[in-house]
Amino acid sequence: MAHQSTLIADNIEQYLHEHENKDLLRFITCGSVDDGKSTLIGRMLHDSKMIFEDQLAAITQASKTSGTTGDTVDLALLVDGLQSEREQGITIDVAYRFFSTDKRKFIIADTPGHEQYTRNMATGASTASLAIILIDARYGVQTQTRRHSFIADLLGIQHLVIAVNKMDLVGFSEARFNEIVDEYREFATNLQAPDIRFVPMSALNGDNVVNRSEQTPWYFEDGQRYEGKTLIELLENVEITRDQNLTDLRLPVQYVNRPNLDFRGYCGTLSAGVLRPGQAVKALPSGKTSRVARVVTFDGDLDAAYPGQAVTVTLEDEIDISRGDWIVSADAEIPLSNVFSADIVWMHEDALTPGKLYDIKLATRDLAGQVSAIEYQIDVNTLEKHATDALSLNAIARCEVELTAAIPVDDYRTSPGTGSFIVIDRLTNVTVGAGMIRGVVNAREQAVTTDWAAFERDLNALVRKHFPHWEAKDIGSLLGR
Ligand SMILES: Nc1nc2c(ncn2[C@@H]2O[C@H](COP(=O)(O)OP(=O)(O)OP(=O)(O)O)[C@@H](O)[C@H]2O)c(=O)[nH]1
Repeated sequence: MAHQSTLIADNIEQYLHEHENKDLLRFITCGSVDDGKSTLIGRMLHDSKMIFEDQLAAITQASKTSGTTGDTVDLALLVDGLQSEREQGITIDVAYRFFSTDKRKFIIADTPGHEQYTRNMATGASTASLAIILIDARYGVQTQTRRHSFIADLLGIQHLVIAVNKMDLVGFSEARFNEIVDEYREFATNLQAPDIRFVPMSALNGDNVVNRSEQTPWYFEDGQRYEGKTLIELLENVEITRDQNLTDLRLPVQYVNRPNLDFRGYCGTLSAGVLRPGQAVKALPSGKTSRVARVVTFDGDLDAAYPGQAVTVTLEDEIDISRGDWIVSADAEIPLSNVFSADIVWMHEDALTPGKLYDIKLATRDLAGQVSAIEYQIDVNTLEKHATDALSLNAIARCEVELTAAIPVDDYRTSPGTGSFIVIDRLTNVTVGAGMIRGVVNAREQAVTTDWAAFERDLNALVRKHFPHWEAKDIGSLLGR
């Protein structure tokens, strides 16, 4: 690979070490057909020298037969890998691609821009910290621009980079760029994303992608209106560590590890907050409190664990905690409810029907539930709200979700890991939707009543307490099955 680092040849150990310790930015690219998304990704890979020599030779050859760029190498061919896509000329799936610079590692979720691929975009956006929204300088802010921005915002992406592409076709005009920036800023008053940047570029010629362009001196000289950074500089410098919620401890328990009578550990991936030995915690939904004794990992005990880390926690007291429960700070005030409101992206051809029972997977908890009401559907193009009875594929709607048991309810914007869920069809086991919780609705009487006898409840509680590794479900959450 023609990577720029001379360390690869001189000191591979050192190179790998440096590489391992770079931080990682996950981002998504959004653009309409022909805005230049594939060309841009190809350009980033090419100019950051992450292309294998033989790949470059192959696309140079292919550019002559199936490219759209005349004599220059068509970098879009590098990413438009799928045969069917090349035939149709459009991007159809979510492809994840990797590249790195001296400062950072990057994973790009390359998603198709068409409306019928809204679910793909939502999937790609769900793990991204930043979205590049491509705009063709000739056309300015389009319906698709608004749709992509809205979906990125819905998924809680905090950093948006508006890449005004094809500046070569408008003579690198400062006035045209400003016009698009103003237009976008006006629209963005509807968005929650706190950090929005703009960059004028030409993916085809490489202006302001990795290398600074001489064609846009006004962008670099201004200093007031624009930061004057190339796209890669923006990606390298965007501050993402502060995006993490380090305040509200959330450890959804994945598994209770009880190898012998002397050890009872709760395993899970920390979804928010910082976990330390000695910390006062409580289990939810039971509300029972204790203190953290140890934070155990494969590599030894930790003094502190951070979001994304997989840990096993032991507590000073023996309290009943099972898979699906959360360990949170003892003074956290998290509402418990079986009803909440959420934005749902529907991902299946069979429409979502209110009243139908689905399996809901929320953090590590599986339970049954239904959409009890659709408050409104959002037209992803106009952002207007309208009433509907059912949600078809790719629809996005604010819904009221009713579960068969009360659970702690988190807001997606504060804690994405515990404030989101997926909807699973109970017969086919296929994921049919994804939801972001927006708020709690007061608990409601269960529509379905149970016929569990008292001794069955006692037995269930006993089994869950003494044999947590059997992972018996709480029968309270199985109502209606
Ligand atoms: N003049 C000019 N043409 C560009 C630029 N960027 C891309 N193009 C051209 O625009 C056309 C579309 O580019 P692609 O990269 O295939 O567009 P895309 O957005 O990936 O399109 P899909 O894969 O269909 O979604 C191609 O002919 C590119 O060569 C640019 O900065 N300037």
